[in-house]
Amino acid sequence: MELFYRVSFQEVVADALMLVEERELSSKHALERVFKKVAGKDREKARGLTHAYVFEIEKWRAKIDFIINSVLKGSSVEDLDLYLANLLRIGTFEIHFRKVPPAVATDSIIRVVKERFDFSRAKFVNALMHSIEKFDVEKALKRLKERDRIEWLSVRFSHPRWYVEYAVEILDYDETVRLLLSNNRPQRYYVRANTLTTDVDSLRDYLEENGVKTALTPVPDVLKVLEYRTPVTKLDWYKEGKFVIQDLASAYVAHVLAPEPGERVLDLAAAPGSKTFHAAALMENRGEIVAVDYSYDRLMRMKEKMKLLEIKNVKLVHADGRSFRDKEKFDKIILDTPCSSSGTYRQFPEVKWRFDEKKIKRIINVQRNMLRNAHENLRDGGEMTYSTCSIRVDEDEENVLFAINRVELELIDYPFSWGDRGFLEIGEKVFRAWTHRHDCNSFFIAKLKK
Ligand SMILES: C[S@@+](CC[C@H](N)C(=O)[O-])C[C@H]1O[C@@H](n2cnc3c(N)ncnc32)[C@H](O)[C@@H]1O
Repeated sequence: MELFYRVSFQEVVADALMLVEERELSSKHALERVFKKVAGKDREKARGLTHAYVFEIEKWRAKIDFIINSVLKGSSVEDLDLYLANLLRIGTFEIHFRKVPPAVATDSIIRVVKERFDFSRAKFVNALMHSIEKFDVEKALKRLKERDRIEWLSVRFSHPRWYVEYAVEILDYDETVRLLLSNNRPQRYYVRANTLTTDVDSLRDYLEENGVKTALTPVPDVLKVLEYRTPVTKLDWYKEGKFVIQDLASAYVAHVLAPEPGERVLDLAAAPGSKTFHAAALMENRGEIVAVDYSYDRLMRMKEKMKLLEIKNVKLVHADGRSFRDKEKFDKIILDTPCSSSGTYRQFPEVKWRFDEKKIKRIINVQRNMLRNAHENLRDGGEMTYSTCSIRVDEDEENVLFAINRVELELIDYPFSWGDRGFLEIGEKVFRAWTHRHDCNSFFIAKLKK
């Protein structure tokens, strides 16, 4: 592929993988950054292919690393220089997943190693690539399955071990396999009509006319995309803000909260804004939403999107949701906390590798402090939703129990119109969606009252 002088496709992919890992960017944002520097006649083709590589390498990283670690014998890919490790991941992915001829795959990365490192490192990588090529993955997986079933599931379906252990404990073994399989399937898209400028029936007709087949969903303003000729993001109505892409379960939150025109609403972790925008639409742009987030960049992106969606009743505030206070209390609060994102693996495979137990404990602490602060901001009789895109009981039901027992919030027995119920003694009163059961992100919602 012809990109600009001296940049090979493998280097572009490796640069994007570095941004995903070191800066914790999503594949999409990493690509935006990397492609700012890329020119050449094959740029657009390279961009699509790079996205596919980064997405698939992140999705299959445990299996790819299993192959590399097996040939490294004793040491681990984690001990290598990160750039070198990512080049090896690209080479392994090409040979074992894309069936690129091994000589071609090896040659492409050796060239980069020679240029970026030195001759001895190139020799080392060359030898490793030969062993990777010869490695019998199926045989090794069979042996692993006999030795350690959880580890086998983790490698075979490329998920963190802690996630597999967790899922087996709260679901069961067979259902965990279904969940892992469905996390690895292609993302399902949902579109939400921006009811400030259109309605769901007109949107459905428009999409149909433009070759997009949709189905109705249990969420009234949301359509499930079944088939399309051109990606929906290329359509005029998307560019004009008449609809947004929003996951089904995420779009249920605003309906559960049901903010009314004229009310004062607080969103304590608002960016990139899906739920704030949805609440603004349900409020018909009347009343006020104060949208707080810790990330300035994400708030700025929200600002842009608000213009497009013709949203006029949102005030953006750069602040910490654990301590933010306003002059007046709020009628309603959306608390969609930062979490382990363990319900979003199908959409963002890179998040699989970002959390461990220690980091999750820290985030639970943030969630609890935000719950405390939400209580302080809510007026007596006010209502709020607590939601996460996590499958974990400690981030979900246990935090709701914390809110009941330690923050003096009351759990409302809300008549959820779809989804499953949850775990523990409050299980019947909370909402859960699962990727393998509901074809959307795994998600949790509870409705609380002061
Ligand atoms: C799950 S996302 C929110 C998604 C958003 N509600 C939506 O629907 O588009 C969590 C957000 O919490 C923000 N965040 C993390 N820690 C925070 C804190 N201490 N205070 C406020 N926001 C925080 C992150 O920047 C991130 O934008």
